[in-house]
Amino acid sequence: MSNPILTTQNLTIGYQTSSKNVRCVARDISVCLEAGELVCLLGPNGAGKSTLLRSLAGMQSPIAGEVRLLGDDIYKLAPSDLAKRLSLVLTERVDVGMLSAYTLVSLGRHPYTDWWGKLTPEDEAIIHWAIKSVGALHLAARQVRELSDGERQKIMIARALAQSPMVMLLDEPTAFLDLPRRVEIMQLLRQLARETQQAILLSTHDLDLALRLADQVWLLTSEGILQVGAPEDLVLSGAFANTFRSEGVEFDIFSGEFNLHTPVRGEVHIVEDGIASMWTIRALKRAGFQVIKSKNDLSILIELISNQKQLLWKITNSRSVNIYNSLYDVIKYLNLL
Ligand SMILES: Nc1ncnc2c1ncn2[C@@H]1O[C@H](COP(=O)(O)OP(=O)(O)OP(=O)(O)O)[C@@H](O)[C@H]1O
Repeated sequence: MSNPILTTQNLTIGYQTSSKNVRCVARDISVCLEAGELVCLLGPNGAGKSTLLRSLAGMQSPIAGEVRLLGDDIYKLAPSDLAKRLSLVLTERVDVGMLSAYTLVSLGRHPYTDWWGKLTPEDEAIIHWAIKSVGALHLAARQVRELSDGERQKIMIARALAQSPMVMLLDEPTAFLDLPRRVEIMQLLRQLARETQQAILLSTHDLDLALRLADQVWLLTSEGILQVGAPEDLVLSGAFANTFRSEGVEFDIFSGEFNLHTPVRGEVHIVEDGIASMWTIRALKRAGFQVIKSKNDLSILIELISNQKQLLWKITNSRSVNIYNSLYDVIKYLNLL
């Protein structure tokens, strides 16, 4: 059953660049964020992802149209009411001085505390739960300025969680993180969306992770059009390939990966199956060879020979047979043919 939390109607976003001129970034956006869903906002550099997030967070007035949070016009909500319903996590490193991670997370309770910022036992329990939810209890006493990017990102997410919002917006939460940390943060956000029934929208350049984890993708094109659907819908419609098509790079609908256009240097046949063969095929493709999984005596044939000690590649062509013990040497040899 649909449970919309945040909706937009004919939203047009952009900037007033002078008293007469407006720079329109994206137009006519009518979408909704549902409870319990993780939505990834994708698009090329400069498409308008941050502008859209700021507009949805009520930080930037739209050029036209409206944003409603549980039915209320977001731009008319009192700041404290807005803060109880929506939290925004930005990527920029903010200087938080000597704050401990716990104190930073506790600031998320600000909309609920009294004038003095006194925390009740209930506030303390929520702060503890938020830190535990992101797996950061061991970081609670540490100074934020001493944390790594990934650790700090978890604390920023915990702060947003402590706000007990219904919607969480995150601008590139995985920027600057290594691959395992990016996967961890994305999985964490998906799990949080499920468990807390919050709607979570994040912008990212991690196309592969978004394809694997998002319930819905919002794809913002360079022309300012927002296309919405399950990740696979956007792949099948060609929207994904069209949006990210650029010189030298192409989205491969079969593998779901981006491939570099490499001029074809020749054809190679391979007969083995399995993991070593799969990585051999990748190496050959990277080097510009077209790989065919069958035997052909007239062309170059690669066979994998594995024993308990090592893996060998046997290359047979019309003139010679050579054996190598690394893919690096295989490619070097093929490049000379
Ligand atoms: N304050 C501003 N005034 C005028 N134009 C702006 C302003 N901030 C951003 N823009 C322009 O709006 C467009 C969208 O920028 P935005 O930062 O939202 O893109 P983005 O999709 O988040 O990009 P990236 O992936 O590179 O972070 C860009 O053309 C940018 O130059």
